[in-house]
Amino acid sequence: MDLLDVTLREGDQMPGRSYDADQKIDAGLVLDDLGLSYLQVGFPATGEKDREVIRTLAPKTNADIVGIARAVERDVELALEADADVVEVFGPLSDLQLEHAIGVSRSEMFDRFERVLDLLNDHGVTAHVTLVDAFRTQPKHVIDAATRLDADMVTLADTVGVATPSSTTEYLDSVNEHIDPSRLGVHLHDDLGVATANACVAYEAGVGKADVSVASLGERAGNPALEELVAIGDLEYDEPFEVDAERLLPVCRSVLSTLEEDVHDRKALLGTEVMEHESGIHTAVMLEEPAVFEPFNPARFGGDRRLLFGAGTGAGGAKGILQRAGIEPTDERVGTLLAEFETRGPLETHEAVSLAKGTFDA
Ligand SMILES: CC(=O)SCCNC(=O)CCNC(=O)[C@H](O)C(C)(C)COP(=O)(O)OP(=O)(O)OC[C@H]1O[C@@H](n2cnc3c(N)ncnc32)[C@H](O)[C@@H]1OP(=O)(O)O
Ligand SMILES: O=C(O)CCC(=O)C(=O)O
Repeated sequence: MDLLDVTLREGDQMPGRSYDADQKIDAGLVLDDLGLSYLQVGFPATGEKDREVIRTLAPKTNADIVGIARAVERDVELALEADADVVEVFGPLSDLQLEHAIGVSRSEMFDRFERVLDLLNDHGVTAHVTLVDAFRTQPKHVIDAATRLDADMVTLADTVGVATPSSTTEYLDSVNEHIDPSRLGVHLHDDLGVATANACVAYEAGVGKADVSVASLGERAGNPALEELVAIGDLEYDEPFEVDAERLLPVCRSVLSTLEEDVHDRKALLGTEVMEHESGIHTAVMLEEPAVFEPFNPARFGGDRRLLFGAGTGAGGAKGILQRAGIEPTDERVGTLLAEFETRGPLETHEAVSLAKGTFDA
């Protein structure tokens, strides 16, 4: 499965955001270090900023630079002028969206797709199609689109984030009987908190591409988190994503800092607290064997484990620290050190060792 990062397009469309061109270019170059297949960095019809970003990044990145366009000739011309490597034309086939978002019949929407795809194919530019609201579209229309439309990749979007792992499985099963899944992509949203899980389901169904974003940046609850999907692939899949997993967290953090975005301290993988441990039962064991209470070695993704010693530390942890300090762990010393931890903690391991040495004059 290829990964397409949408951080710089989806993130930019979040309320109150407007990343400037330099931020998008810098973040795009950093993201490219991960080795992703595609970076979707802008929507050329929205203005010169996104066109400049695409024009600057396309010759410099290993990833293919993707610009999105409505099924409208002018949007596609602007994407061509920006020299995007891939132009991704999006549009709906669901009843609800055809009636209210576009105001045309399904057959007119097909004609619009065909017209702009002809334009792209005449220019020899790689064309992708994204079917907006696909998961609320009858499968027969999606199958029809994937069969009729001359695009390298057809992405099914869960635009409003209503899919769950079981409905995603069911939907993909119903279309996969008729379409080679390696030509399908998924663009998912996290409104129900299961976007990454849905992307895993798509992987298992043989889908060829998933859209992801750093820290889930994107419309409303965002998209499957790049860092989560890459970590899951690295830990679990026989064919992990072709991404430099050891650079994963530093690259994501650098992108967030460039875009001036924050994540919650408890956010999976990226939060500052999620690789910290203070509970006594855990730290006592982890001083000797961290794997007992952690899912993976954080260094595998460029992260750091932090063992903390404070009010939650038990006798086992205090004993372990005394041993590290080269001090005989008598019951009395353990009791004294626990009292010190309670007043001075939380302390990092090296600070706890120094405290033990200072307290017992070692
Ligand atoms: C599902 C998604 O997330 S798609 C990405 C959403 N991103 C954005 O909206 C980015 C910010 N948007 C913008 O800057 C502006 O909305 C623009 C430049 C894209 C378009 O601006 P405008 O042309 O003024 O139109 P507006 O914003 O009202 O969009 C509605 C028009 O787009 C048309 N449209 C919407 N989606 C599509 C589509 N996929 N294919 C063809 N036409 C479409 C509508 O039918 C409507 O056309 P009409 O003006 O002829 O009635
Ligand atoms: O991915 C695209 O090309 C635009 C469509 C989109 O973002 C969505 O349907 O959620």
